Amino acid sequence: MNAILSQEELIKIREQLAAQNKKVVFTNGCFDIIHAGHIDYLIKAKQLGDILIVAVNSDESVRRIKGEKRPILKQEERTFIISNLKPVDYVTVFEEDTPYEIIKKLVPDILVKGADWSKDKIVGADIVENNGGAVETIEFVNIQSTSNIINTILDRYK
Ligand SMILES: Nc1ncnc2c1ncn2[C@@H]1O[C@H](COP(=O)(O)OP(=O)(O)OP(=O)(O)O)[C@@H](O)[C@H]1O
Ligand SMILES: O=P(O)(O)O[C@@H]1O[C@H]([C@H](O)CO)[C@@H](O)[C@H](O)[C@@H]1O
Repeated sequence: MNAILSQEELIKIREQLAAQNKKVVFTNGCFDIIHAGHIDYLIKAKQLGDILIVAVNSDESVRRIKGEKRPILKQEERTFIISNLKPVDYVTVFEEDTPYEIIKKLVPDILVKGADWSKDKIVGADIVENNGGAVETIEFVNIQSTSNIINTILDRYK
C-alpha cells in the first residue's frame, strides 16, 4: 500500500492495524531531496515491523527547522516521492516543529530515526516507550545528506 493520508484517515488505519496485530513502524523527516541514505534507512526501518508510516514535515515546518531557503521540493513532491518508495506503506504531513502530536495520536509500536539522532533526542520516544514500544536508530552506511547535495550543486554551478 502506498498512500498519502490525512492524519484523521491514518488514525483510523492505525486502529485497524492494531486490531490485526500488525507491528507498526513510524518515522518522520523533512526528506527534502531524497538520497541513498534515506532509502537505506527506510528499507531497514520497514524490516523492524509489518507496516511503515512516514510523517513528513510540511513546507512551513521545514522552513522553520532548516532555514528560509528550504525546502527545495514542496511537500506535494516530497510526499509523492516517499509514498512511492517500496518500504513505505503510509505517508502523512505534520505542520508542527516536531512530530510529537502525530506520534501521540498514532502510538506506533516502533519509532525510528537515522543514527544522526541520539535516542535521548528522538521526539516521541517517551510516548512509544511508555506504551511498551521500542525506539530504534539506523546506522548510516552512506554519509550522504540533502545539505551536502545542495552544497555540491552550489559549488559546481557557481
Ligand atoms: N545518510 C543517511 N543514512 C541514513 N539515514 C539518514 C541519512 N541522512 C538522513 N537520514 C535520516 O533520514 C531522515 C530524514 O532526514 P533529513 O530529511 O533531515 O535528511 P538529511 O539528508 O539529513 O537532510 P538535511 O541535510 O537537509 O538535514 C532522518 O530520520 C534521518 O535520520
Ligand atoms: O529530517 P530530520 O531533520 O531528521 O527530521 C526531523 O526530525 C526531528 C526528530 O524527530 C527529532 O527527534 C523532528 O522533530 C523534526 O520535525 C524533523 O522531522
